[in-house]
Amino acid sequence: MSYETLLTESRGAVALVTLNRPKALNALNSTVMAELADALAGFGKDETVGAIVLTGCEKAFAAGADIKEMQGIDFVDAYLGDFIFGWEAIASVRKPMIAAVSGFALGGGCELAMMCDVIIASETAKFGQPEITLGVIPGMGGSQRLTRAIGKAKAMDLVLTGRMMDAAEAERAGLVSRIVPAERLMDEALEAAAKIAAFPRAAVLMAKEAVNRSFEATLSEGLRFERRLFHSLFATADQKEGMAAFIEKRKPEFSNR
Ligand SMILES: CC(C)(O)CC(=O)SCCNC(=O)CCNC(=O)[C@H](O)C(C)(C)COP(=O)(O)OP(=O)(O)OC[C@H]1O[C@@H](n2cnc3c(N)ncnc32)[C@H](O)[C@@H]1OP(=O)(O)O
Repeated sequence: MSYETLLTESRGAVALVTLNRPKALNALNSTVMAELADALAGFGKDETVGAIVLTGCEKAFAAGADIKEMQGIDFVDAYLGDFIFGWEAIASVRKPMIAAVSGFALGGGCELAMMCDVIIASETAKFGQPEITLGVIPGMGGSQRLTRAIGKAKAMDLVLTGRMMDAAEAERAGLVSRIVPAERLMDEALEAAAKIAAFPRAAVLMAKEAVNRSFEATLSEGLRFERRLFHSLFATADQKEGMAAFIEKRKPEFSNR
């Protein structure tokens, strides 16, 4: 499939999606978001794909929603059209997604990275929710996902001042999973995705579902949910294979069954 604003490719069991509007610092307009949702839905259905890496260009993962596109929208357009509603679809991709972030991840760009499961950042990465400087607030989950990721004190600081945090601060705060030298970013992200994609598919999807459930459920509900998923994996051939391989001191051969 070819897109106007994205590059997509499969590398073994890993799908790589690259935002491709570098001159606009990958500003997220409605075409980008529709194409991204389409590409991710396609990779979601593709049985050969076990994990997805989402990246941008060297200067920007994405500098937020496209301000030039948003500028002319009035309240009635925004409200009746439920502006950006469909963009949340990206967070419902079931396969693990790694955001490989170089440069700016601002506004919707930071929110897009937070819809992914793991954020691997180059030393050059800068994160922020600068919407307040434009007279609005985050609209794609920034006030909610950022607060859950880094806590109220830091989230308030970023959302109210619009300041950026560098990769080191973002890692200390718990937003970023790992920081790597700029030249290692794509290798690290693709290697991590390949590692995940090689594990039994059902266990991987359930692991993601279980961790995400912790954001929604009480501790006792979350623990029960986790235990039920854990129990269900004993019905898979891959659990038998994984445990037999350990005991027989050999590499497992998973079948995703
Ligand atoms: C999703 C919601 C609901 O949460 C809302 C949002 O995301 S609102 C958007 C939040 N993002 C921002 O406010 C960041 C805006 N960009 C910047 O502040 C700067 O571009 C920068 C600090 C990221 C980089 O600055 P600099 O290196 O000086 O590059 P520029 O010359 O400013 O940018 C190059 C080029 O890209 C265009 N650009 C950058 N960001 C956006 C954007 N968000 N929307 C549209 N276009 C953007 C910028 O206009 C330049 O293009 P030209 O004007 O030269 O054609």
